[in-house]
Amino acid sequence: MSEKTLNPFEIAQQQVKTACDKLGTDPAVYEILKNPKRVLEVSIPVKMDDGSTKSFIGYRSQHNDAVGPFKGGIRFHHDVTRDEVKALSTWMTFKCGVVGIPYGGGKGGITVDPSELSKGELERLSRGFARAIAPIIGERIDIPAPDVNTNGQIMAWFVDEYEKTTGRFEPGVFTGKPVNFYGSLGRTEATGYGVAIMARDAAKRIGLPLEGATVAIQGFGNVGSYAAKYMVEMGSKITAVSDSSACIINEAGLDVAALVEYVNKNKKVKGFPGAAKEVDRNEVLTMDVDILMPCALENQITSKNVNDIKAKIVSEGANGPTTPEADKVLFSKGIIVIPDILANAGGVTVSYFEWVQNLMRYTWSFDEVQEKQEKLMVKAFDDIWALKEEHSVDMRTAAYMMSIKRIADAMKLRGWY
Ligand SMILES: NC(=O)C1=CN([C@@H]2O[C@H](COP(=O)(O)OP(=O)(O)OC[C@H]3O[C@@H](n4cnc5c(N)ncnc54)[C@H](O)[C@@H]3O)[C@@H](O)[C@H]2O)C=CC1
Ligand SMILES: O=C(O)CCC(=O)C(=O)O
Repeated sequence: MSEKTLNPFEIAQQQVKTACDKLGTDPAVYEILKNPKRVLEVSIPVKMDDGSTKSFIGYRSQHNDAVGPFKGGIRFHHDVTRDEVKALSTWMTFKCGVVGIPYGGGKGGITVDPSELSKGELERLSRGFARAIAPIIGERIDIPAPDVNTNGQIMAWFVDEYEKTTGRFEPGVFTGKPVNFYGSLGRTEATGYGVAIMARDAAKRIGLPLEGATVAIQGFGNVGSYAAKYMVEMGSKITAVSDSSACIINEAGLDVAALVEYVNKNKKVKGFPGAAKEVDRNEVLTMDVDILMPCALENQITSKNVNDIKAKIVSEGANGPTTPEADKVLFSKGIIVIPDILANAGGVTVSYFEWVQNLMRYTWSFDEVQEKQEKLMVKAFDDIWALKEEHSVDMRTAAYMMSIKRIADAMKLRGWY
């Protein structure tokens, strides 16, 4: 595949194939894993505020459920395509395998720019999507969650509409819900927290002190903002942050708490008074920093900019931010890439804890949740690091190798091959 096409689904298939080949798995394993088990495409008609009706296209891709119910977020974004959703669902299967939680992979999305909708239109669209996918989801079948441009309020609308449609009380059918509506403490923070602690553990391995280490973060939404907060707590300096509006820089370290407040109010980092300089948003990736955290979208580190990457560690908050070609260059330069399926697995890990609490009709404290998350992720990091050393591969290949083995074992026991 030429990098020019940058089709995320082809990239996901290539990553799975590389690890299957390295492991020498039965060819049936790749045959099963190369495509999602089911992809549902829906058209959602929405009554707009001006009285007109507009239809939106949405998807739910269910990649594999050998280990447990399908699990993964729902994205509202104007660039959502069928292939993007298929790729994201594939990555979810292997992410759940990496941390060893009892789920398979799923993902959903609607092709829409939600910033162009009123709150009422957004609610009607969300409810329409929940009704459209209700026949194929369920607390023990497929459990969606938030992703780009979706949040706890949207999860609450989804649950309400799903329950009305099915007539069942099933709050565990979606995770990432508000804490006062069957959500879990620690879920909002979970993905960014995981991205930070994985960077911490990689820094330890290469002897990089976190105190005073410099960090650049692409994307300042749920994942990027919490990754920034926890890196500051660990003593590092966030010298550059970008979002779709701009990249802001302050060599002395940005005041993250003030930036969060500014973004909550202004919806963008552009114009933040605590910045010393503002540059094009793409420059964030090539900043002279110790740690880079891509926390926005796919295909950001490519053959075009990879030679300009200066960070020693890349902790992937986003799904699919690095292309396979760029991966090879980073590996040859000795840059440690903590792959998405490990670095951002904190979100689905705490979604799993939320689901367990929902099924138990019980709640855990914030500290209990974070301790459990850290324990699972640190173990996965250590296991993957050991595998990478043993096979002289990059961390992504090692992570896929570990995960594919778990999924292949379950498929074998089920008699799927
Ligand atoms: N929210 C979660 O729990 C999880 C999210 N992820 C992944 O993390 C990434 C970010 O997700 P969230 O933070 O939830 O989304 P979000 O919607 O809260 O934030 C996305 C951020 O990326 C920025 N952005 C978009 N295009 C950009 C560009 N071209 N350059 C720079 N910034 C850009 C947006 O302005 C925004 O700041 C996605 O890849 C998502 O799939 C992965 C695991 C879990
Ligand atoms: O919390 C979840 O279930 C899934 C989060 C997600 O979509 C992801 O990890 O990419």
